[in-house]
Amino acid sequence: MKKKIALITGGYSGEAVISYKSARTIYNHLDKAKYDVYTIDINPNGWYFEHEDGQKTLVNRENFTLTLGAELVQFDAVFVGLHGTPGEDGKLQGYFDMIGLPYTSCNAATSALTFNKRYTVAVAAMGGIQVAKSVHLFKHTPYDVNKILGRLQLPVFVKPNNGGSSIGMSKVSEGTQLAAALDKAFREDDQVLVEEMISGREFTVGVYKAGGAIRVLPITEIIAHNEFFDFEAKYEGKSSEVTPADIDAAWKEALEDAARRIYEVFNCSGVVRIDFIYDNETGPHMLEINTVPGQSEASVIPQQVRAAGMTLTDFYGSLLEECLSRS
Ligand SMILES: Nc1ncnc2c1ncn2[C@@H]1O[C@H](COP(=O)(O)OP(=O)(O)OP(=O)(O)O)[C@@H](O)[C@H]1O
Ligand SMILES: C[C@@H](N)C(=O)O
Ligand SMILES: [Mg+2]
Ligand SMILES: [Mg+2]
Repeated sequence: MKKKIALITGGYSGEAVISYKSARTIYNHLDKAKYDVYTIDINPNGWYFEHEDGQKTLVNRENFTLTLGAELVQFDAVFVGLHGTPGEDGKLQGYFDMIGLPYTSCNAATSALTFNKRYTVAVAAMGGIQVAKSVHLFKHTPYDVNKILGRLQLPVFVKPNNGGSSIGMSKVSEGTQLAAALDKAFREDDQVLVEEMISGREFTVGVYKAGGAIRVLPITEIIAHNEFFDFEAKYEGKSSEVTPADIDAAWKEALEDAARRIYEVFNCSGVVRIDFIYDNETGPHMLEINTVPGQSEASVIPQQVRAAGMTLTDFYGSLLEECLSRS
């Protein structure tokens, strides 16, 4: 009997546009001989399944079922293809736990923790992982730009503390640019992280669990053509991504060990992608963990899966089987 899968997409943040692209890739590659896949769009206007003719059916939020004519569709599992809130920050994970529906991503606590960049670096540092020095700001707590500049060395990165796809981010090299960068980040989130720049080569590492074992995908080096890996570099071709990265065995081992350790420390599930800067002298520094990493045609995880010699169909199938086996 085919399993019924809800592929959730959309979301309530600026990353919704990327979620739709990720869900398209996931949908195209899920094995339809094994799974009946229903794409469910979760956005501020409603949660619904869209029929081929454009008609929409709202999800019953009591138990995440769909009534399609005489049929009641009850899902066996949820494939999370929704970046940002509420699919990557633990909100929907908590809801699915309440109604007993398994899902492919990290659990509610891990998702909530890792979606907060500042709390992520704090916990990672406790686990022995190197991270950048940073200052955490809250919208309604007054801050002094000069004090921030006194505590951190330029250049700094200014980011919405809960966000992704580099939306609302700036690299600040001159103190006079900081106030505008903070305003920009506060337009996306009510918390902002100001982080010292780590100098070095950038790498990103996909890690997943299959058959109960933690596995690391081939590492990707990110070479941004812009000043950093911003939205344009990510999705509009302004970067080169080299998979597997051209690095020696010692760097590969250091990155793989850090990535595996982070996966364990945060008790992750499913596939996550961990971003690093490798400082020539001091080794890998973790920037952040993405618990719902992009799956668009331009995204890194699909490149890493192919470089590992797997098909996306087998890979997405293994994520689903792993989550079904936990339920
Ligand atoms: N402390 C730092 N030092 C050096 N580069 C940084 C730093 N923080 C961020 N960057 C640059 O900015 C990019 C985006 O930062 P980060 O990964 O934290 O944001 P994001 O919006 O969550 O991205 P994603 O699309 O991966 O979710 C990084 O890929 C890197 O190029
Ligand atoms: C989708 C984006 N936050 C990523 O990590 O790929
Ligand atoms: Mg991110
Ligand atoms: Mg990132």
